Amino acid sequence: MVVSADAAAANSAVTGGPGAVNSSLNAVPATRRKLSGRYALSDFTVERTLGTGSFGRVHLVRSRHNMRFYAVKVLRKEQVVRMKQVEHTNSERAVLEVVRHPFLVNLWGTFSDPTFLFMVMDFVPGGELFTLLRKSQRFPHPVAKFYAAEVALAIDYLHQNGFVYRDLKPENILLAADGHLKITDFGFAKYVPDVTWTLCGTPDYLAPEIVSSKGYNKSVDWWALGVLLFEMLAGHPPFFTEDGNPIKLYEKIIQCKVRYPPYFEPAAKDLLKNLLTADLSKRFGNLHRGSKDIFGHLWFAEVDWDRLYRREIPAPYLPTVATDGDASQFERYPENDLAEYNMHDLPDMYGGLFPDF
Ligand SMILES: Nc1ncnc2c1ncn2[C@@H]1O[C@H](COP(=O)(O)OP(=O)(O)OP(=O)(O)O)[C@@H](O)[C@H]1O
Repeated sequence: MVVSADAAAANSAVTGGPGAVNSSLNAVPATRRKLSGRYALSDFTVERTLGTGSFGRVHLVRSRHNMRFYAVKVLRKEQVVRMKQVEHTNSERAVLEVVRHPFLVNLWGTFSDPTFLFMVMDFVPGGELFTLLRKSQRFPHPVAKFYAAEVALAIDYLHQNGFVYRDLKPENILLAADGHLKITDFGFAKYVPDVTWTLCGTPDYLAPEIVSSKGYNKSVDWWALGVLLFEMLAGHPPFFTEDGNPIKLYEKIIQCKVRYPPYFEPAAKDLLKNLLTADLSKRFGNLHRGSKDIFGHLWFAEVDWDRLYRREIPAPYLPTVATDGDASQFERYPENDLAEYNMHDLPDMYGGLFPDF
């Protein structure tokens, strides 16, 4: 099923009550919590691959103890080191250890063997928002509003706790069985109390200040929210090149000229203009009112943020999930040889680099 205008109309999306965000709900502080347990791969049966990324793959697994399903992200230490991602990987674990939010994936624990790092997370069965968006071509305004609003709450929560996310894109947004969002992949998330300089993220979603190698802060996530919202409404990102040439793409991002399709609602366009601005002294989320400029924007006027946070607003689309471990919403990937895991006789060349796993 794809999201159609009918589905959107049948569900009045995020409407509910007066649109003031109750910041106390979203302000639950992230505290270091003891991850539920030390695990080993022998605690699970590995079912299949759910996704692959630059540094490893994510498996659907089933606990031999409680029979529940989880997603285990596996990273090859040598590859992480070679691609200079040691700090990012440790940061991913550190951020996931402390955050808890209805729209962020939950980390249960981590472990390692001499060759690999493992992260045990909730299995989010509804597939990637990316897949739904490509099948739907584009989302009707109420549907895009629902997803953008849930993402905005999650991003605001991370920022309130001093974290910047830095990799917002539809591939990293998964749908839970009830259709609500879960953001995954904290590979670039980091504690940034002030300014950082690292060039990371995904080309289409990079803010101008990252592209031009300036120091940047949390405002890059609000820019990326603008890119995401535009892509949901238009079916393509605001900045792209036909030939995929990144240099041309970065020029377009810096010039920041956006062509808004005529069917964009005026209020949506206004919000987007305030997010997709290279001028940091004008970008919403980065002004003295902070995220209130976004939550209080006219386009979100009908959003009942408290009910949204509590997942009480029915989602516009329910993924087809037949049973608990149903992974049919995920593409198939060639499976790897599981015998390479748990080779405890091998030397651990990089163990000291990942002390918390
Ligand atoms: N908790 C989860 N439940 C279900 N599927 C998941 C989960 N986490 C990740 N996936 C799937 O695995 C894919 C890869 O995961 P992830 O993005 O964390 O890996 P990565 O190596 O950091 O990828 P990238 O190269 O895109 O940064 C995701 O796009 C998603 O399809």
